Order: sequence, then C-alpha cells, then structure tokens
Amino acid sequence: MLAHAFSCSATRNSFVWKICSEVTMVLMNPVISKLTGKLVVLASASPRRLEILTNVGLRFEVVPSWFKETLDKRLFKTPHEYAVETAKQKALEVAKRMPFKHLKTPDIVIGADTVVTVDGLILEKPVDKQDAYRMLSRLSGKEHSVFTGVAIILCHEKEDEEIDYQVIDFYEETKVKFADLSDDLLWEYINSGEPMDKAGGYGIQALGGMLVEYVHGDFLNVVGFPLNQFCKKLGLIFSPPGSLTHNSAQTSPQGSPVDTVPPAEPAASSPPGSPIHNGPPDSQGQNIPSASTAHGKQEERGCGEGEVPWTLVNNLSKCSENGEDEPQGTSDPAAPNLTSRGTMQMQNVRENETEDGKEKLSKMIELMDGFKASKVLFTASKLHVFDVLRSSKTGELQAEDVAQEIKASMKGTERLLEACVSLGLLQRTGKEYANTAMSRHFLLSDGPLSLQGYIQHCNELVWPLFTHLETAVREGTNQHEKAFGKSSDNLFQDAYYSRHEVKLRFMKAMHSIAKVSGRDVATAFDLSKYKTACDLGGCTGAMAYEFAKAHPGLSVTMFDLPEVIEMSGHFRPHDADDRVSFVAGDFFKDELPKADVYILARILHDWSDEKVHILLSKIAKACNPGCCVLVSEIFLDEDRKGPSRGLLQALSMTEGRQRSASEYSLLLKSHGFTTAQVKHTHNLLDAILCVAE
Ligand SMILES: C[S@@+](CC[C@H](N)C(=O)[O-])C[C@H]1O[C@@H](n2cnc3c(N)ncnc32)[C@H](O)[C@@H]1O
Repeated sequence: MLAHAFSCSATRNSFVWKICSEVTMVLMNPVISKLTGKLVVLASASPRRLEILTNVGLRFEVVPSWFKETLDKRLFKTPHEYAVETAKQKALEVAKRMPFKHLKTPDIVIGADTVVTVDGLILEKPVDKQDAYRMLSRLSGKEHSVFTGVAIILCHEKEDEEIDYQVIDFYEETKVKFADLSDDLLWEYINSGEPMDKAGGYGIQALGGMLVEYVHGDFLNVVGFPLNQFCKKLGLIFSPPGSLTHNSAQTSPQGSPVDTVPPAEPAASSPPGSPIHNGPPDSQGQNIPSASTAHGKQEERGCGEGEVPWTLVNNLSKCSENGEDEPQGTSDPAAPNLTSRGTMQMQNVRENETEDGKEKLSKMIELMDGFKASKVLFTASKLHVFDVLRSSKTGELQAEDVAQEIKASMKGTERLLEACVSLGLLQRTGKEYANTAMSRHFLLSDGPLSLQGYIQHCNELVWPLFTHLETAVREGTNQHEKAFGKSSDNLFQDAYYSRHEVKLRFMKAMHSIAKVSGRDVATAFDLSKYKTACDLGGCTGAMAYEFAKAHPGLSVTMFDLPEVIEMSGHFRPHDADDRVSFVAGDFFKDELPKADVYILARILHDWSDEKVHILLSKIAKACNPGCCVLVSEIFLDEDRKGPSRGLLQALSMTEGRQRSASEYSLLLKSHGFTTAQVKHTHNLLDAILCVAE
C-alpha cells in the first residue's frame, strides 16, 4: 500500500516539478538573473528549500542559521506573524554573523520558516513518533493552513563600514485538506521516518502526498518555500515599477522609508510581533525597498520582455518536449547550444558574453590576480599602513602623509593605497584614506584579533616556499633548502626556531591564529566534567588561556619545547589566569603531564603517520578511561574537495598532511579513543572530541 502510494505520489510530483521548473525558467529567470554577481545566502539547512531555489537557477551559499526557534508563540496575534518573525530572526542572525565568522558580507540573506496550523494551533516539527501521531491525527479529515514566512535581508555596507540591514518580509498561506486517515496508515507513514523533520509532521512532496485530498494555493509553499511570491518580491526589489532612475538612499519605491535594522541590534532583541516596518505596505502588507536604495547605487535594467538571457536558452535547451532532461541541438560541447524555440535563438554568443560566462571569467581573473592581492595585503601590513592610519587624529590621512609616515615614495604609496581600497582593505573619501571595519578588526598590530603575525609569517616564510611550488610538485618535497638555503629535516628546530627573530615571528603567527579561532575551539564541547587539561604544543599559550576562560573549573598545562616556553612570557595576557601553567618538554620523548583532556591544536597535520602514532600512543598511555583528546585542525571535506585553505596549505607541508574529520577519528580509534563529537566551527579551525574507552 505504502509503496504503491509512494510511486503515485512521486510520479505526480515529478510531473509538477517538470512543469514548475519549465514555467519558472521562462517567467522567473530574468528576476533571478538580477542576483548574478551578488553573494546570496540561504539561511536554512532545509534540503527542500535548497532544491526549490536551485531549480530556478539561483546561485547561493547555504549558511544554516543558529537562531534557536524559541519565540513565544503566545505573543503573536496570528501564526503568520510568528513564522515571519522566526524567518526574519534566522536570516538576521546569519547576516550579522557572516562578516565576522566568514569574513565576508553577504548582499542578500534569505530566511524562511514554515508552520502548519489547525484548530487555532501551530504545529511545528514533531519531537518524536507520538508527537507525529498527535499532529497527523489532528489533521486527518480536515482542512489546515500552511504558512511560510520569508525574510529577505539586504545587507548594505555604509561608508563608515557599519552594515545596514534592510528587511523585506512576507508570508504565503496554502490550504491543504487531508483525507480521513486510518491509524494503520498513519503509523505506517510515521514509521517511514519521513514526518520527523517536517512542520506538521508530513512532507507533501514525497510519501506524505498520499495523505492529501486537495491543495488550494501555492504547492511549493507547502514544500517549504513560496517561490512564486518570492520571485515577485525580487522583481519589486530589483526592478520596481519606474525604477530606472532610483537614486534615493533611503526611500522605498513608494517613496517612503524602508525597514532598516540598526547594526548594533542583537538578532533576537527585536520584540516578537513588534511593528518594525515604517513604510506603507505593498499588496501583501509588506515593505519593499528597491535594490537601488539597498545598495546605494542604481541597478541596471536587465533583459526586457522580448529578450532572454543566454543562460536561459541553455537551460531550456536541456529540456526535451517530453520533459526528460536530455541535451538538444549540437553534440559538440564547444559549439553554442541552440534551442529549437524560434523566439529564443541567439547565435554567435561567446561564452564570456553570458551571465554565466562572465562569472567564470571574473573567477579566473580573481585566481590569476590572487597572488597580487595577497602581496598588497602583506606589504601594507609590513609597512604598518593600517596602524599609521589608525593613529592619525581623525583616523584619515592623505597619500602624501602616509608616504611620509611609512618612509616610502609618494607614487608607490598612492598606488598601494588605491589597490588597498579596491580590495576593501581601505576606504577613500576625496583624498583621505581610512581603515575599513575589516582592517580595524584584523590588521591593527595591537588589536585583540590581529592577524598581523600570521600575515608576516605568510609573507616571509610561506611566500618564498610557494615561489618554488613547481619544484615542490615535481619532487614531492618541501622547498626550504631552495627558499632559505638550509634544509629542514626537523621543521621546528631547522626552520622555525633556527634564529631568534624567526622563532618570534613564528610564535606571533601561531598566536594570531589561536586568538582568532581559540574561543570557538575552546567552546566547541562541554568539558564541564573535566578538571585538568594539557595543551600539547601550545606555543604561546593563547589557546590554553581561551580554554581556561571558557571552562571555569579547568586548569590547563601548556606543554611545548623549552625554547618556546622560554619566550612564552612575551605573549602573557595582562589579565593572565593563574589556572594556566607552563611545562617544557618534547612530546615525542618526555613524559606527558597528567590530564583529563589532551588538546592537540594544529599539531597532528605537521607529522608523518608514524610520528602521529608515537604521539597518540603516549597520550593513550597517559589517559584513564573517560579522559579525552581534543584535536583541532582544518578538517578536509570527506571527499577531499575542500576547503581550499586546507588543500593550499598542504602544498608547502613537509612530512605532514591534511586529514578529514573521519580520518582523525580513525587515527584516534586505533589508539582506543571513541569519537564523541565533531564540530565544524565555521572559524579557521574545526574540532573533534574523542574519549578513551
Ligand atoms: C603549528 S604550532 C601549533 C601551536 C598551537 N597549538 C596553536 O594551535 O596555536 C605547533 C607547536 O608544536 C610545538 N612542537 C613541535 N614539536 C614539538 C615537540 N616535539 N614537543 C613539544 N612541542 C612541540 C611547536 O613548538 C609549536 O608550538
């Protein structure tokens, strides 16, 4: 029964999907194409929303929101107000997190929340099977409403580097009627597992379709995203009627103020249900700012009605008349892919004249120029451009003043400053240059999150190694000898600690990464039941202090080579916690300090499997059952296709290598540790916690 119902449902739905995707391609792509080149982010982990938006050709990143769906439903007059507020808070949380955690500001963040209502009750996702049964039996034989609240956040960096968040929100309601459902059928459905992650306890696009007698309204709204209304809203935002000459920075298409969330406002602080919109409503009772207002610049008009973007021609040409995905026209992949639909033909269109082609070209240019951009950052940082600008009275200086301060030529300084502006490292008003928020955050030498140390390490050590990349690839070896005239059999003794100033530079580099990532690593897991930790290879102690700060009951021993410990005093924070102590030793040879938690932050990737096993077996010996090892590294994706930061770093490695979370898990398992948790922190380092059996 279930299998039969499923196949019917799947057939019906795939039919709906084919129709939908073809129609939306024709109708919506000009709207979607307005987003080309913008960083669009979906603040939702829902695979259904992802599929709906991918199907219409939208390019976006997925950054699931950390906003906890805990708004008090009683404070909302209607279910849709609740769904809209939740969607808004989800999207704002991501919009506000990304500039700091991902180091980039999105242009648009999309949040959505779907709820099912029946008999005046809001049904969200069931917590267990009984809950699913309660929900589904309540829906049986009745009509209910599905509301999806959607929030579109337009992020706009202002001149002072603060970010404006403009919110456009709306909701869609669809009525769904369930057939009378027997208990047997309900339990069969519940036992399929499908209800558990879905609002109202069913998924209309799959097995749950068999429960449904009729749907009035937008079908995709029930799946989780009201695509049609979303595209209409985009149309209003990016090509509002008569928008060709919009240039007011703060007015909606109707000429009234748009909804702007001040940057300092915490995501959850806006009182639920509070009237946040100032402007007059559109037909759905919502505010619609224009893209020109959102970005402080005019949007170009896209293709007119009769014009069809080439990408659309390509997409359509992949769909045969019977709805199957198969290529049409020429089989030569290099030749233009022409459709048989007369009005849409476009001949002699070269790859770089299409939106898609332009995007590929700009990616190529970014890659080709990447080394120049890095070197501009390294040089401006080494010449203390950011510190010089910060220490001027107004925070601004003209090029000639900067040239004087950094003791460099006027011509060269001006070029450097202009390049910095183009890279978002500086801003210029008239002739005055100033730091951007990003530079103030990461590039001042005494800032709490300064990356200066690591940048100088990249400039002085990594850069020379990469100039010999070709030889490194041909020979499969690191190129220390070629780059620095000295071989490095022992990476630390021969390369990093060969001279005092080199050691200090290396320690500053480790310190800066530990300061930026330490808090997220230290708070990745609940360690409240442990009393003592040992940070093996803890370098300056920055990570150890973060662990002590995050866990009031934990004492942390920082263990490193004697030549490192003797210099760690340089990095001691002024408010140093006396629960952090320092022990000198060699973790391959000496006895390890006793501890409940052994921290290995950026240690294992440096060593061969053989040495990793020596170190892990020493830790395993020192561990009692229940003790644990916390490994923090860049975790490669399981398919080893990213992140590129990890794979690029591997190119200059000596004997070590980068691993995925499951490779670390296996390594630790071979020493009797069971993986308890893996945490992708979205910061520079991830973490895995493994417990001794
Ligand atoms: C890549 S750094 C990581 C520093 C620190 N854990 C962090 O995440 O900021 C590696 C550290 O391991 C230390 N180290 C290398 N070999 C060691 C050994 N045989 N015994 C103890 N520490 C060692 C180095 O001195 C250095 O501080």
